[in-house]
Amino acid sequence: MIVGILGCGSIANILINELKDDEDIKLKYFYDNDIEQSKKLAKIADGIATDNFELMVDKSDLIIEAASPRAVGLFIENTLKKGKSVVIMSVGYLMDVNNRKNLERIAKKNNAQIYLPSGAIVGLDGLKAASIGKIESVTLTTRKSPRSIGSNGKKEIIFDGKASEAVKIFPTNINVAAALSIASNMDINVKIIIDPEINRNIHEVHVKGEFGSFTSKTENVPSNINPKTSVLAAYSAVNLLKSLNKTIHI
Ligand SMILES: NC(=O)C1=CN([C@@H]2O[C@H](COP(=O)(O)OP(=O)(O)OC[C@H]3O[C@@H](n4cnc5c(N)ncnc54)[C@H](OP(=O)(O)O)[C@@H]3O)[C@@H](O)[C@H]2O)C=CC1
Ligand SMILES: O=C([O-])CC(=O)C(=O)O
Repeated sequence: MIVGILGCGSIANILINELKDDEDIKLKYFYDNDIEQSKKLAKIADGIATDNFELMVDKSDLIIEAASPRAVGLFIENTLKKGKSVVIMSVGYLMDVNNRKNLERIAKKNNAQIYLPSGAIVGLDGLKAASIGKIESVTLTTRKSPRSIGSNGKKEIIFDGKASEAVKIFPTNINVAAALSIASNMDINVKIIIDPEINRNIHEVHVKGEFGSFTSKTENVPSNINPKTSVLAAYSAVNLLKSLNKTIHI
């Protein structure tokens, strides 16, 4: 499978590292705002940097978006129109029902798939299963260090509200809230706390419903390139790519 990457930052770096010896998945094309970034990663991956996104789509079997919600809006519709499947990391873009329905319609029409990796969170599998029954509440509490959130603050709650609002205010920090919302078909409750005493990106999820209840807590090591992003998010994309070729799906 020939893969093109949109966005050559921390997630792309980890993907290259984890997939460099993979026999089935070849990360070949690299596109970014900054061609120097694309060239840097293309060199490491023995791939091709391009400033022509359309060309990258034409030459690839699948595109991974690892850039920003804005990039999803700019590039993914045309990718799907060409019948190419996509992996979207910036899930926050899909929090808007119109955006989600539009991409879903285009994907269906062109026989393409939209894959959303589990990202920096655990428990999405359980939440999806639980959602077969009635869900009463889903709450996410995210704690990040000032460095990860991009502020120099003291310990404080900087957001308390719905996921749909959180993704607008923190578009590259709380995609996990969108993933939980899409999985449960609810606009979930989100609290974001800056905590100078931690060096992990911590996501705690509480779910209550007909099935009972569960709590999951993910204490993520941040990427050393972009501390907002957790290493697990990139690993989840690697796992998703590898699963496409598997016969037993777990
Ligand atoms: N689903 C999940 O659980 C998670 C999702 N994410 C999301 O994944 C995405 C990638 O994360 P990460 O790799 O850490 O981000 P980085 O900022 O490290 O890298 C993103 C790269 O993409 C480039 N880029 C952004 N917008 C565009 C655009 N419109 N066109 C071309 N290039 C663009 C950036 O350039 P520039 O710097 O110039 O903007 C940057 O070089 C982010 O949106 C992030 O929020 C992250 C963690 C968890
Ligand atoms: O990586 C993380 O811990 C979470 C994150 O940035 C996001 O959901 O956008």
